[in-house]
Amino acid sequence: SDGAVDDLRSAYTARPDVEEAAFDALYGQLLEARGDLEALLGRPLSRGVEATFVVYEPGCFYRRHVDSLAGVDPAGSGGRAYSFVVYLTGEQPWQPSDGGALRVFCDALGEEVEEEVLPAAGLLVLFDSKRVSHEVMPTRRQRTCLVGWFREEV
Ligand SMILES: O=C(O)CCC(=O)C(=O)O
Ligand SMILES: [Fe+2]
Repeated sequence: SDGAVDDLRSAYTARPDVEEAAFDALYGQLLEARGDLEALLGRPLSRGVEATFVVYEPGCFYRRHVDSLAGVDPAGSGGRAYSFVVYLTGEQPWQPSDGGALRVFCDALGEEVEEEVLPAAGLLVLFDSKRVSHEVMPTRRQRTCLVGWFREEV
């Protein structure tokens, strides 16, 4: 739904104006996180990183969803193993009144909320793509992030 505004998600993808060095640092942070995760899991993940910059303008949201479903299109979204989000929200601290919290549920279907994460510049959030449903509450402030997935080894 890139660029589209629909019932599920209103946000668009864009390549932000970041310096090459910052870009490299971000990529390094992702590879390090993947390495830590592989060590924790005791198994390798795919070498590739699938990622997209996403901008939520004020009023934008992303309703509750999971990023991947078992058995569905293993070459596409079904191959996603772990989701990551890195917030690129600038130096001014995010306030609860800015909205835009990432609400993480305990499981795919239940109502119980595990955690509400406020964006913070450079913060990386990592979760299981198939087990963890989540939603982005409507934001009142521009909210930019890099969203992506570490994929199953094929
Ligand atoms: O922006 C976020 O915090 C999460 C985004 C998300 O859930 C997604 O793009 O799949
Ligand atoms: Fe998601």
